[in-house]
Amino acid sequence: MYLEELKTTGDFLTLTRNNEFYLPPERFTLGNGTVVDVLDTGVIQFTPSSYGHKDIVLSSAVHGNETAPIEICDELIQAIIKEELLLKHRVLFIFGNPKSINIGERFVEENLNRLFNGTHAQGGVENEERKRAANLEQYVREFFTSVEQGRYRCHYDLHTAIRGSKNEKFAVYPFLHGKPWKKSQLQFLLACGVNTVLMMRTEATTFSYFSSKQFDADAFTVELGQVKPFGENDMSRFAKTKQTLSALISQDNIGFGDFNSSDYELFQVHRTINRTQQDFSFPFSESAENFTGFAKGELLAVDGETRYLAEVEGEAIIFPNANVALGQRALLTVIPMEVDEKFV
Ligand SMILES: O=C(O)CCC(=O)N[C@@H](CCC(=O)O)C(=O)O
Ligand SMILES: [Zn+2]
Repeated sequence: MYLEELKTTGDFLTLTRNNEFYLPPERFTLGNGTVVDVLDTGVIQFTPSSYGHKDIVLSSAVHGNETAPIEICDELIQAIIKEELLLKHRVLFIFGNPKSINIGERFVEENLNRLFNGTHAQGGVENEERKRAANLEQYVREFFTSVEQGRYRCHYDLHTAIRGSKNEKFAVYPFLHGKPWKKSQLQFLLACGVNTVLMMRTEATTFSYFSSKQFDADAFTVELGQVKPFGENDMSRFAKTKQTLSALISQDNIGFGDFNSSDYELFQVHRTINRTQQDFSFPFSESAENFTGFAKGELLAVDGETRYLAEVEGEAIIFPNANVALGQRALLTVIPMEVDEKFV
């Protein structure tokens, strides 16, 4: 029913926003032979007639108010459908939470990025975000496993941060359970304009951890700047990211040149502070940026009776959010690290 318009405009984002919870699956083929599968609202798969060795997932709108990544993916999808961009690899685009895009909020009832890796099925709670997490897991599973084994898999889950950041663009490298971090992934991120990477040290319920753990994909949460409403993003700040994502999906391989460890700022997570009490607060202002460092002994957070003090000199704050649900992460702290033998 919606196909003729989608074929003409390529505007899968509007179609998604007009159908917050469901869109009947449809398939069509572009003049260049690429098969387009609309799998659900916000979920569209492209399969070139003769495809290369990479299976690539690009997700945005896991948080609906993080608009710049949505705009980047919208532009890429339109360029593919209008045959301005010819794909070399299989690609799955996901707009995670359509209703939260429409209301301009991080989520509707529950933070979607805390529901992956099976968490959506725990605790006897039912809501649209839990159903969506289960469905998105299934689309990604099908995408990665419906082709021959041994192919290259990656998933970049694109976000923007609530606060400003001293390092404007940064990526979260999910916990790899002892497997080595990849220099080639740091190089890819650098080409996207992202020179800062945080290494997680524990399991998570995020979309990127799900793809990393379940499918051994090179998967990252990528923070591209600060949250802004539609129309207020300076898209020139995302040009490098869009160009590199475009190259990823339309070229056999991207050449990066030599690896220089001095090009990167790497951090490891020092600890995660969860909000356990109603009475939770930070001593610093709303304008304190991600990566602000604290002196050893300085107050970082107050959770009821518990006062968290910086344990090491320069312990830096990431994603402080006093309004998270009880039991959820209210703050990450990080400390610098170097490229060493644990990188291949
Ligand atoms: O700025 C913030 O407080 C949150 C930005 C954001 O959505 N970050 C992701 C990070 C996911 C990860 O740890 O890989 C999130 O909190 O879900
Ligand atoms: Zn986000």
